[in-house]
Amino acid sequence: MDMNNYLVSIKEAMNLVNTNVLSKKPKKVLLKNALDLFLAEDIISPINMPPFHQSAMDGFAILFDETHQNNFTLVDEIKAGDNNKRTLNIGEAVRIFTGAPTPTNANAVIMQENTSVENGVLNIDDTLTDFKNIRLAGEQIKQKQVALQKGEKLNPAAIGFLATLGITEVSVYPKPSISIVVTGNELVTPGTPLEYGQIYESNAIMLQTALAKKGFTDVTITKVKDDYEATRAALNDVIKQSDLVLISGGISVGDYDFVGKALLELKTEQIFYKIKQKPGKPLFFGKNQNTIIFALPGNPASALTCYYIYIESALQKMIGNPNYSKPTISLTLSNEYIKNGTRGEFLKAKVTGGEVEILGSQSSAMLNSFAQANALIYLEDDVRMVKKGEKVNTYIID
Ligand SMILES: Nc1nc2c(c(=O)[nH]1)N[C@H]1C(S)=C(S)[C@@H](COP(=O)(O)OP(=O)(O)OC[C@H]3O[C@@H](n4cnc5c(N)ncnc54)[C@H](O)[C@@H]3O)O[C@H]1N2
Ligand code: MOO
Repeated sequence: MDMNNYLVSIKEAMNLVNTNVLSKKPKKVLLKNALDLFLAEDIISPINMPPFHQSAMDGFAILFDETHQNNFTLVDEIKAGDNNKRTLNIGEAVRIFTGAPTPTNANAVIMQENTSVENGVLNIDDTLTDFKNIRLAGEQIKQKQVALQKGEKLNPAAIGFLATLGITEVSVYPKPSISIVVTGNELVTPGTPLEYGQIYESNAIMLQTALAKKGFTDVTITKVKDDYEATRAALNDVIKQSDLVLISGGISVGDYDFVGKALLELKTEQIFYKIKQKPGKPLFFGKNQNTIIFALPGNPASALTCYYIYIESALQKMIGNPNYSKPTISLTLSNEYIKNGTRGEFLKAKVTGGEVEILGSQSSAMLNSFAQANALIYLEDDVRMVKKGEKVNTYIID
C-alpha cells in the first residue's frame, strides 16, 4: 500500500467508491424480510389479479341487455369466498357481496342502496352500464405479465402487491454484514469514570445508529488498543467475516497509528488514501478480497462526515440500488462563511424553510453543532468565501 501524500479530489473519491463497490450476489429472501431491498430479477405474475370477475359492491349482480333493464328475477346468493361459478340468463340477478365472484357472464353489479326487492323481483333505480362495479379478472395484472422490474425497491406497497399475487420469496441484493473496528488507547466506554488522558468512545455507537437508521443492522463492534499486533489480528478477523469494514481512528501518520500498516500487511488493495477535503482528509478506502474497507479518521465529526458522503453511497451500491445519488439541493445561505485553505469543505448546516445556515463549531473533533445539523454544505476547493443570500450546494442528511 502506498501511504503517500497524494490527495484525491472529492469528486474522484466519490467516483472511485461508486466504481469499486459492487452489489452482493442476489439471494432469495422471504417477502417479509425484503423491505427496502432491490429486486435482482423481474417478477412475473403467476396469476391474473383479480383471479376472477369480482364484485366491487354489496348489492346485486345482473345480466341485462337493451330489452331487459329492470325487474330482474333473483336466482341465487354469492358471498365472498364462495366457490360458485355460475352463469345467468338475461333478466336474472343474484344477491352479491363485495369481493365475491360474480356470475361469469354478469354484466353489472348494482349497489343495494339503488335497489328494492319485492317478491323475489329486483327493481333498480340506477343507470346500467357495462361492467359497472365489476372488477374484471386480470384488470390489475395478467398472468405472465411483469409485476415489478429488476432494480425496483421493495416498499411496503410493493411487498403487499407481490403478496396479492401469492408470491412468498423474492431474489434481492442482500444487505452487507458490517464490522466497526474502533482503535485508540484513550477510549473508554460511557458508563465508566474517566481517568486523566481518557475520553469516552463515541464513534462506534454513532456509526452503528447511522447504519441502523438506513436499515443496516448486521453490525458487530470490535475495540482494539493502539497496538500493531492487536490491530492486525482484529482486522484479519473482521475482513474474513464481513462484507464491509469500517475502522475508526489510527489511520493518520502518528507513531501509534497502526491501521494503514496492518491493512498493508493483510494485503489490502488501497484505492485511495487521503482526500482533498475538510474534515476527513485521512480517509482510506480499499478492498481485501471481496471486503470493502473504509478507515475513517478518528475525529468524530470527520468520521460521520465521511460516513454520510462516501459510505452511504457504498451501502446503496452494495444493495443494488441502480440509481442512487445523495439527496442534494441548492439553497440560499442565511449567513456568511470564510473558507481557509484549498481543500473542499463539508460544513455542518441547518436547513429551515428554504434557507440554510452554516452552524458554529466546525471543528472535526466536535459534535456539538453536528448534533443539530440536518445538512452538509459542500464548498468546492477554490471557494474562498460564501455570502449571505448566495446559493450553496447542500446535502440533506436524514
Ligand atoms: N501530523 C499530522 N497529524 C495529523 C494529520 C496530519 O495530516 N498530519 N491529520 C489530522 C487529521 S485531519 C485527522 S482527522 C486526524 C486523524 O487521525 P486518526 O484517524 O489517526 O485518528 P486518531 O488519532 O485515532 O483520533 C483522532 C481524534 O479523534 C479522537 N477519537 C478517535 N476515536 C474516537 C472514538 N471512537 N470516539 C471518540 N473520539 C475518538 C481521538 O481521541 C483523537 O482526538 O489526525 C490529525 N493528525
Ligand atoms: O481531516 Mo481531519 O478529519 O480535518 O480533522
